Amino acid sequence: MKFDIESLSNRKVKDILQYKINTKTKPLGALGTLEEIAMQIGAIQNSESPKLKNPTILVFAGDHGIAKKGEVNPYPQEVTAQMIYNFIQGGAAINVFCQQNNIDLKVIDAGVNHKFDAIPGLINAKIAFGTKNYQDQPAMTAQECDAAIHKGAEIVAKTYNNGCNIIGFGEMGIGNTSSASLLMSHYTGIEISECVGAGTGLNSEAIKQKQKVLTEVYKKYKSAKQVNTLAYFGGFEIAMITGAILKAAELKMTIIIDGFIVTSALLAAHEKYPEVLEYCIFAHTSGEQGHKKMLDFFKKEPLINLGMRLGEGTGVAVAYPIIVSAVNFLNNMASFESAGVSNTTT
Ligand SMILES: Cc1cc2ncn([C@H]3O[C@H](COP(=O)(O)O)[C@@H](O)[C@H]3O)c2cc1C
Ligand SMILES: O=C(O)c1cccnc1
Repeated sequence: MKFDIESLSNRKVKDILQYKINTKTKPLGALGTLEEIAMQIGAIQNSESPKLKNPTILVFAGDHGIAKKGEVNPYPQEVTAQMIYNFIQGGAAINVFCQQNNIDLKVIDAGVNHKFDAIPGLINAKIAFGTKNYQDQPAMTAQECDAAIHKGAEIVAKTYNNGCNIIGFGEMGIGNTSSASLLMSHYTGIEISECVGAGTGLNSEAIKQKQKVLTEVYKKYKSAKQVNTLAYFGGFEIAMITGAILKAAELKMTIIIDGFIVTSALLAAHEKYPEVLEYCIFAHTSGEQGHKKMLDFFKKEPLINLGMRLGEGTGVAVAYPIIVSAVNFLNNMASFESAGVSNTTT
């Protein structure tokens, strides 16, 4: 699937935005990162008065073949489906933070290993009942991977058509920190052992076991020829987020990036379309050890660092009010001229 992502680097509106930011009633640069965010969103929307419309978080869920064995994940695979019901009932962390900040939340079955009845609030985009175990074979076929990318793009296009122009992504999938670590190693070139962390809470011994298992997987992957990396490591939720991110950039939406797993989907998106980064705001630094290194790879500094390591899009939901502040100062603050405040320094 092809995407048409425009670089924002030559947008003329940036000069107007810079002037507007600089003439607000504050010392030059005094709103720090908020000024950068205001500039970025103004450039994305090609507007000196950008608006945030229908903020939405899409949570994609999928299961992972490897997770059935429990060698790399402390929680059992069933938790993925159980958490879907929790999302639908409004009881998960992401529900609480979205409700608090008036963010619309949608949950998508990208490939959970459970048969759901038609449930209001759950979008059925199931590719399969979980991926295959990449210890034995690629997690998915190239066709399944393409289908997932398409689906992610399609769901974002629908969200856009419903009036949304700022979007974040979350995920749920027991075992998906392992896929994210493998993708990270491939796209950043960092040794696989350095990309592996505690996930949902492995102790140091169990982390060593996870490193050993994933090092073997990575070796096998390296010896295979002409493989589709995203298809090889999975999962369905990650591939869907990759398509979702690319479509959002194509539609000139502001994209808020969550933690370790969503950033691994961005790594895959970025490899083919580096301009995608211009549309991304990084919400937070996850406590998952590899995340900081992913962010360093992109040379990006997120908005907050609260030691959160949950996923679901919770970093996005918690950081969102900061983005609202950035747009509000740009639109609502007085200028030196309008307020009659002197802008001369001695
Ligand atoms: C109750 C519960 C809720 C979660 N919400 C997100 N995750 C997070 O943990 C999982 C990845 O970690 P690992 O690779 O170690 O399995 C993903 O589902 C992720 O979204 C959760 C995990 C659990 C147990
Ligand atoms: O940073 C994340 O997204 C994350 C970290 C650990 C477990 N689940 C998600």
